[in-house]
Amino acid sequence: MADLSERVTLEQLAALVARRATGEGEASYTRTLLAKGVAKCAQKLGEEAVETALAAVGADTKAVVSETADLLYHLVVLLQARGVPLEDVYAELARRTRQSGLEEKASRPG
Ligand SMILES: N=c1c2ncn([C@@H]3O[C@H](COP(=O)(O)OP(=O)(O)OP(=O)(O)O)[C@@H](O)[C@H]3O)c2ncn1[C@@H]1O[C@H](COP(=O)(O)O)[C@@H](O)[C@H]1O
Repeated sequence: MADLSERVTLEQLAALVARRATGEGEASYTRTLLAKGVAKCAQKLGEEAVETALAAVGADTKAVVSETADLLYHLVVLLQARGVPLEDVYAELARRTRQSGLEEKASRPG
């Protein structure tokens, strides 16, 4: 089990990504990726999602953890690129907890 005393929450990661987006100075992978635009960030998210899915059906549990960390990071970067606050996603998740998954699915358009 990991040491949770040094855990990084998605909120902390989003705040760090936001700082990197506006910051100057030292080299930053985050800033370089954001500078390439939403489409590049979306492409990276898609790649990491596929890599996570492939890891999940493999035998290496550490790879699942590592790929999931990559996926969450790139999701946070994409939200930053699109200007969507993490809080809006949390609010949507909270709204959905008030109904069953089947009810939520039925309420979707299309
Ligand atoms: N969590 C992450 C994180 N996860 C993955 N990555 C990077 O995401 C990249 C994705 O892996 P790939 O194999 O696709 O990399 P690549 O081929 O070099 O990527 P591209 O050239 O295609 O963009 C790697 O370079 C990883 O280092 C991350 N980069 C940054 N963070 C966090 O963001 C913080 C700020 O990082 P900087 O912006 O670099 O200061 C860090 O302290 C971390 O907390």
